[in-house]
Amino acid sequence: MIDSNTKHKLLSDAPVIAPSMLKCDFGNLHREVELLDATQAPVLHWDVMDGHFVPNLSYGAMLIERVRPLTDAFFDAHLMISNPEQYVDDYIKAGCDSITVHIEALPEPQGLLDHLNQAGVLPGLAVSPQTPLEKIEPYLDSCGLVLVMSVEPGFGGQSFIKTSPEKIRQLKSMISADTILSVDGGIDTSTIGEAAQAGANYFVVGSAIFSQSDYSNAVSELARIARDQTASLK
Ligand SMILES: O=C(CO)[C@@H](O)[C@H](O)COP(=O)(O)O
Repeated sequence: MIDSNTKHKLLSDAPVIAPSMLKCDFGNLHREVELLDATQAPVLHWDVMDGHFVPNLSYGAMLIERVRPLTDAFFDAHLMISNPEQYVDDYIKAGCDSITVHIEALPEPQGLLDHLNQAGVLPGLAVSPQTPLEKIEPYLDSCGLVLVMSVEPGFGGQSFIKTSPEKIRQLKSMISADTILSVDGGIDTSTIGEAAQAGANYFVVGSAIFSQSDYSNAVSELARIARDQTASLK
């Protein structure tokens, strides 16, 4: 079963800013984790890329497992890999709290989502920009988190796709109130507001945090904008 304490703790702090470790300084990984621990972000988002599902390579379960003892942060793994069912146990073993796979990589993910749920890991499904929401609709009740890619997966530093808020809005109307709605790609102080207004409550952010000298300020400012926009909806 999903560890509901973990899930609800994360949700109760919404909106959540999840730093994307793809953009961190890997030469100073320990220090980066310490700096992020000092921010309001309760999460580290791990972008796993295999050079096959996406045209880029990042890191794998071994690195995540080595970082796990350094922090209590929620570990959110985003697997941009082919055949995720072959590797998912490595990420469970590495100590990930949430694992998200792409519907394009695993068109029938029910077995995997059930497996994650039984392992006490929050199950997530991601959709790439060109993929219609109908593809994930049959599985939404089994997801603790759904992730809308607002850039083509594979690289940080891209521009937010302008049609993403409409997709988020549509997805929001399809999920239960306690499902986390994550948006990933091109999120900064100029785009986070429209994503929040559309209904996202979890924001994966790389460049807009790691390009700043003060990560705490960057996270607080992003969270403030998201909170303001969310509050204006009520
Ligand atoms: O998954 C991805 C890219 O595939 C994202 O997590 C980005 O890496 C976020 O980085 P920015 O767009 O915020 O720089």
